[in-house]
Amino acid sequence: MTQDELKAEVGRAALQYVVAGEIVGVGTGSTVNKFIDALASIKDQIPGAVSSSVASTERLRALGIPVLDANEVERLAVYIDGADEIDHQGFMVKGGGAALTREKIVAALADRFICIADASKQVQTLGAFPLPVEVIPMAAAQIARRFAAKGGHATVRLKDGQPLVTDNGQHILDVTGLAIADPAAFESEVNQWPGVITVGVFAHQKAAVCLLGTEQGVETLEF
Ligand SMILES: O=C(CO)[C@H](O)[C@H](O)COP(=O)(O)O
Repeated sequence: MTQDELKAEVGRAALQYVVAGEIVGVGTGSTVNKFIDALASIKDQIPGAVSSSVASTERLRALGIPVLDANEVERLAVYIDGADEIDHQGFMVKGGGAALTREKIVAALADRFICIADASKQVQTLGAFPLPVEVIPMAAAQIARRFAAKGGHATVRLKDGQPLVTDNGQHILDVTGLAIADPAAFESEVNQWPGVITVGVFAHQKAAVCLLGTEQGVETLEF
């Protein structure tokens, strides 16, 4: 099976976690796009979605699924999103699609984070995937030096030769060379650094369930 087919399978499997009559939180990325496509088939059962990016909002609306502002919603039953890495405790690295800040905000509204991913995303220790960190541009160099002191190497993510600008008007640092042994402590520490908007470690908003696409079918991991 191709990676695309595995993503489509977990996208469809995630429908079982959507609660009829409840607004659903929607992440960002190629796996979530498959979920959004599947969600369209049951759109009459839900009032709408809260979205984590401009890209997901556009896709949801194009398929006739109403998108609500996060400020209009106090609580979501579930938030469904992909990951760049997920470990055996449900801790994740996210932000490969540069949407990590809004993803964390929407995830924080939800009772449960349902991660959808193909099996290549499962890791023993977080850190092999370059860690995305959304930063205020004027702080980028000092934050890069702080990562260097931890053995990491941070580079500003580029798009068409220029720093990528996020949906929030900020920049992304991608940090290689880290082995994140204690994700919760790491997330808390980096969050304190001036100029950091969001670090792409999701330990405080970890997955409750991961639907993992494997050659043998969709595996359900509960944390
Ligand atoms: O965090 C994300 C976007 O910011 C995505 O969830 C993550 O990058 C996985 O994406 P994909 O499903 O395309 O592999």
